[in-house]
Amino acid sequence: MPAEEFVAGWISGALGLVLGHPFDTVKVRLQTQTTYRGIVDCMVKTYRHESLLGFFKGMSFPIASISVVNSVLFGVYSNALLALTATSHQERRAQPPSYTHVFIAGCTGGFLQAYCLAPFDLIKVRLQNQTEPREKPGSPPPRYRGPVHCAASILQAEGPQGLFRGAWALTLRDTPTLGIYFVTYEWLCRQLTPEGQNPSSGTVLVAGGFAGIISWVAATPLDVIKSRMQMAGLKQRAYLGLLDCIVSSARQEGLGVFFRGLTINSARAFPVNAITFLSYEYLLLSWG
Ligand SMILES: C[N+](C)(C)CCCC[C@H](N)C(=O)O
Repeated sequence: MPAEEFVAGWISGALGLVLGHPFDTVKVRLQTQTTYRGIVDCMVKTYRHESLLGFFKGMSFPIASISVVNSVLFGVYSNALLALTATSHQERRAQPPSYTHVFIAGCTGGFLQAYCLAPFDLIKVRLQNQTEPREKPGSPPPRYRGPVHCAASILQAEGPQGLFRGAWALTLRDTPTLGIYFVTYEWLCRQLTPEGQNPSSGTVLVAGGFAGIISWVAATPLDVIKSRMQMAGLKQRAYLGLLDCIVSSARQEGLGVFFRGLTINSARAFPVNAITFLSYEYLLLSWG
């Protein structure tokens, strides 16, 4: 099983993550808290209370963990395509796989990465939602002191299944939408590249960026539900399950709730995925 794809996925995932983290913090806060009037309001309040550092809360942890998960996505995707079409990464430009194969390989990668992602994503979301300012003498300390403390507290209070809160919503979110992600990327690359040539850097950036946006548009309704289920158990709301979370969110806040964070998600998705695909393709090319 070729392993370079895993390593390239890891590095490119880390680069994308750093670029996208400030957007991600605003998104998580908008989706799970009701104190903000919109993106700008959330950015201003975060900056006032927590300074620029507020946007980077909980970033070291995703870099160490979620970038590894990205390696599962790209590694499984590429190896699934190899199994389906018997072409390696290098041969695929000359013998392009069918979109059905790309979709199936993307869904397989998405499904497998979702389970690896679940506990890390849960911890990320819980840390991002701590809005207390940086330590001031006399103010109460935040509930979680950091990722390890957060994981230990969840384990202690809710047991190992607590770490997989929202995992179902995450799997449903990621399986089809990562199929869409790779199909969009491939389709755009092929549209913008003359026959028989490799896509240019500009093409890879644009195709990666739009793959990110389109897959996030499709993923946003389940992303909202996923984040809410991850926060439940901590405070006010407890849901009976996925369906209960969908129904009660829609009843209380209207159908618009399913598109919370869509704008910020799309704004984040373009640069993150442009850089992810560019560095992934570049690394694989330079390793031959
Ligand atoms: C499929 N879905 C849209 C949910 C996720 C796509 C993930 C792609 C990239 N790691 C990112 O963070 O944007």
